[in-house]
Order: sequence, then structure tokens, then C-alpha cells
Amino acid sequence: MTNVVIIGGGPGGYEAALVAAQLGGAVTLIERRGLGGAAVLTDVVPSKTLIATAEVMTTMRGAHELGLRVGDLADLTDAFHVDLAAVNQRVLALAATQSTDIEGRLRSEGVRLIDGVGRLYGTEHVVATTDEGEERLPADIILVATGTTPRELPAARPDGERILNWTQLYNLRALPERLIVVGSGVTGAEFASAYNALGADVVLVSSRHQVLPGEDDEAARVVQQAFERSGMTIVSRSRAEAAEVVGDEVVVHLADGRTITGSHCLMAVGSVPNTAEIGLTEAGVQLDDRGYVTVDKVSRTTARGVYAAGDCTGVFALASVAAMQGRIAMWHSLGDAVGPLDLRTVCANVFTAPEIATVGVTQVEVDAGLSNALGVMLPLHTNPRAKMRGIHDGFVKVFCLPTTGIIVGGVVVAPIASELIESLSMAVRAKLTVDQLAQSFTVYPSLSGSIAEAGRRLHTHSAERRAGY
Ligand SMILES: Cc1cc2nc3c(=O)[nH]c(=O)nc-3n(C[C@H](O)[C@H](O)[C@H](O)COP(=O)(O)OP(=O)(O)OC[C@H]3O[C@@H](n4cnc5c(N)ncnc54)[C@H](O)[C@@H]3O)c2cc1C
Ligand SMILES: NC(=O)c1ccc[n+]([C@@H]2O[C@H](COP(=O)([O-])OP(=O)(O)OC[C@H]3O[C@@H](n4cnc5c(N)ncnc54)[C@H](O)[C@@H]3O)[C@@H](O)[C@H]2O)c1
Repeated sequence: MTNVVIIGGGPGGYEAALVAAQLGGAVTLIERRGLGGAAVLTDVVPSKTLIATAEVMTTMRGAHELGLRVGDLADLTDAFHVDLAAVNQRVLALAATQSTDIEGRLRSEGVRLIDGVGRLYGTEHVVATTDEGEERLPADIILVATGTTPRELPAARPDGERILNWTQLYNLRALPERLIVVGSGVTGAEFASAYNALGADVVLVSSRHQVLPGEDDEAARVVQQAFERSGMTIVSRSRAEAAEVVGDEVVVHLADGRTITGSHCLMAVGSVPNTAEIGLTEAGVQLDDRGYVTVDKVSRTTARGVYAAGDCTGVFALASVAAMQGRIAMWHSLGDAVGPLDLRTVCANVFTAPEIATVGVTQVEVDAGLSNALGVMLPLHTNPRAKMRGIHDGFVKVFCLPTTGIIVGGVVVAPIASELIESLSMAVRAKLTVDQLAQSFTVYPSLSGSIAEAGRRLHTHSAERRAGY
């Protein structure tokens, strides 16, 4: 039997445990907080459950335009009020159920679960510290999947009541009157969008000229405009230096001397890896200058027999990537067929209103000359289904290689972009051409009709390019 010891029970750890058990390993997983990890208990699952409620409010906001009335109200959201205590109770219950489901699945596959803190003791043992004491576990293979923790600014430490990080938001019993969100990365933008839709007065402090600096520029512009139109205040090119509670308010101090006052403040200024004091460097595992574990494309670290997966590696902070890195680690270490991690086919979604979904080659890569892909962008406002549903914002963008027409990337900005991106994700993975995309049937009328239409437009462009125009 090969002894596999996994530290961390998030998607990187638990998906690896399932593969290792399937391949006949004797698997032990050590988790200090709960199965499913931060992904299930504090990050992905709670935030997307909260956003599901916010989406209903966004739909209600557009209901008047579609001819729906409640009394004399011009805005149907005025007919609702958000019972945040009930929303958060649902959010936390759903996360707990998801965690229990994962625990049940791991147990049924024969994985030994230890409720405690794990650390490496060289490369052949892991020490688990539990309420009962310490246990030294022999390990032929170790997987480190310890994730990250919210980053804190020294002068803006969360108190859990008025200054919060995203893991503490679900303790709120009532909607904040005025929520200051510091940081306009994906986390900040998603919560700003959700709380804005739920009816809070939201101020978003953004260090750049535009929100979502890591996303497609045109897509981020659409989201920023939608935020501003729906009443959110965006304070651009501004960095928060400090936050303090003064009476019943929070005062956020910006680097340029201005202050912003609100009832609550959410700090969403990034994360730091959970890699300190768990015996990594002592075991020969190299960390980069920010503390992330250095891994290759099959999740190997610099120490023999020690693998790492997920956010602690600093490779695309996504649950799907963490899970794939964890599976690859086990396929590789336990001798199954395995291919290297291919980041060119990863698809991701920002759950704002509207959503931004992306796959493959990006506009930044094209503009920088790193890819010679051709792209077309079709705004959704001419799409018949979008008109019917009152969707005014959004677009579809498709990138293909000029000579072959092979699809290499795409962006969808729409209310359900996370679902619409699948056809482009499949096309990128299967190396389909724009002609194959164009010739596949789409339902009429449908938003996905615009994706096929982009394929038809690219047929013309790539034909012209081939002919040397
Ligand atoms: C607000 C928010 C929303 C997000 N939404 C999405 C989304 O919609 N889609 C998406 O794909 N990604 C999303 N992400 C990213 C996603 O949460 C991460 O990519 C994912 O959680 C990474 O999984 P992981 O297994 O690496 O780590 P985690 O999920 O962080 O799990 C690591 C686990 O290890 C445990 N641990 C750490 N150290 C030890 C130790 N020494 N001993 C024992 N246990 C330990 C921790 O307690 C934790 O439970 C979101 C992130 C945030 C912050
Ligand atoms: N839907 C999803 O898949 C999803 C959701 C949330 C997070 N994530 C992933 O998690 C990772 C982390 O995202 P994130 O948004 O938490 O962190 P991030 O590091 O990407 O963004 C933090 C932002 O805060 C800004 N910032 C830092 N200090 C500041 C200050 N003092 N004042 C104002 N702004 C400041 C930074 O410039 C940056 O834009 C990303 O890779 C993201 O993809 C994914």
C-alpha cells in the first residue's frame, strides 16, 4: 500500500484524495476547519449563494421595463426588503450541507479524515496535531493543499463587526446601510455587485482607473458602467491606507488624505498563502518570494515525493484549477496516465451583474503580440433574445488563429455568461474551427446565437486573411 497524506481539505486536497483512493492508495487527509475548505465554507459556495439572492433582485429591478407592476411602484425592488439574517442563514446552511456531503463521500471511499493541523516532518512523515495530541503519519506521497488567508492591511484589521473580511460577512444580521468595499479585484467586485443589488449603498474603492484590472478591458468597462448606472459609487485610482471604527461608523482613510465614511467596510485586498510554519522549507520545498509553493506542471515541488495543489501554489486561484492540480498530483505520483496542467483551456467567471466569463487567449495577449489570434466582438444589444429579456449590456468575443480558424479563446459578458461560455470552452479544448462553431445549430432566439454569429463573422475575417487582404 502507498501511504498518501494530504494537508488541506479544499478542492485541491479532497479531489486529490478521491483520485488517490480510486488508485488504491491508503489515504489520510488532515483538515483543520471543515471539509470542502475555504472554497466551500467561506469563499466560493457562500459568495455564490449570496449572489443567487442578489440576482433575483437584479431581475426584479428590470421587471418594470418588461411590464410588471406592483401598485404604483416604479421599481419592483421597492416591493421587497432583504432579510439578511435569513439570507445568511441559508448561505451558511447550504455551505455546511455541502461540506457534510464531501465528508460523506470521502469516508465512503475509505479516506481517513483527521480533524487537526498538519505539518511536514521531513519528506517521509507528516505530523497531525489534534485535540488528542500529536500523531506522526508515515507518508510515501505528501500533498500540500493548504490554500490562502485574506490579506490584512496593518492599519485596517478586521474587527468582525464593522471592518470585515469576506469570511466574516455572513455574520451580518442586517443589510449594511453604507458598505465601503476596499479592493476591486474579483472578490471586491462580486461583493460590491451583490450588496448593491440587495439594496445597500455601496462605495467601491478601486486602486486602478477601472474595476477588475485582471479582466478583459472592454468587459470590465461594461461592468463598471453597469455598477455606476445602478447607483454604486466608484472611487477610482485610490488606495486605502487605514480603516477605523468611530462610534457607529467606519472611516476609511485614503492615501491621498481623503476619507470615506460608511456603516461597514469590507476589506478585499487579496490573500496570502498558508505555507508558513508547516515544515515546508525544512523539508526542501521551495517557496517563492511571496510564500507560494513552487510547482511544475504535474504539481511536483522541489522536494521528492512532496506535491502541492491549489491556491497555495499561486497558479490561477480557482477551485477548478486547484482540483485539477490535486488530481494530476495523484495520477502522477501513483503511476496513472497523466498530462501536464494546461492553463490555456481554463475557463473562469466573475459573478457580477452582468457576469464576465473567459476562456483561453485574452485580449491582453493579442494586444501585446503574444498571440496572433483574430478576434471579433458582437454587442448583445442586437441579439433578439437579449432585446426580449431586456438585456442591454454585454457582448460576445471570440478569438481564432488566422490561418486555420481554430478557436483559441473567448469572452462572454451577459447575465448568465458562466453557462454560455461552455460552447467556447469546448471549442478551445477540442480545437474546433470557427466554421464548425458557425455551422452548429443554436436555438432561435437565444443568446448563444451570438456565439455562432461570431463564428460566421470570423469565417469572413480568416478567409480574407488567408487570401492576403
Ligand atoms: C470570495 C471568493 C470567492 C471565490 N469564488 C470562486 C468561484 O466562484 N469559482 C472559483 O473557481 N474560485 C473561486 N474562488 C477561489 C477559490 O476559493 C480557491 O481557488 C479555492 O478555494 C482553492 O482551493 P484550495 O484547495 O487550494 O484551498 P482552500 O479551499 O483554501 O482549502 C485549503 C484548506 O486547507 C486548510 N489548511 C490550511 N493549512 C492547514 C494545515 N496546516 N493543516 C490542516 N489544514 C490546513 C484550510 O483550513 C482550508 O480549509 C473564490 C475565492 C474567494 C476569496
Ligand atoms: N468568481 C471567481 O472565480 C473568483 C471570485 C473571487 C476570487 N477569485 C480568485 O481569487 C483570486 C484573488 O482575487 P481577489 O479579488 O481576492 O484578490 P486580488 O489580489 O486579485 O485583488 C485585490 C485588489 O485589491 C487592490 N488593493 C490592494 N490593496 C489595496 C488598497 N490598500 N486599497 C485599494 N485597493 C487595494 C489590488 O490592487 C487588487 O486589484 C483571484 O485570482 C480570483 O480569480 C475568483
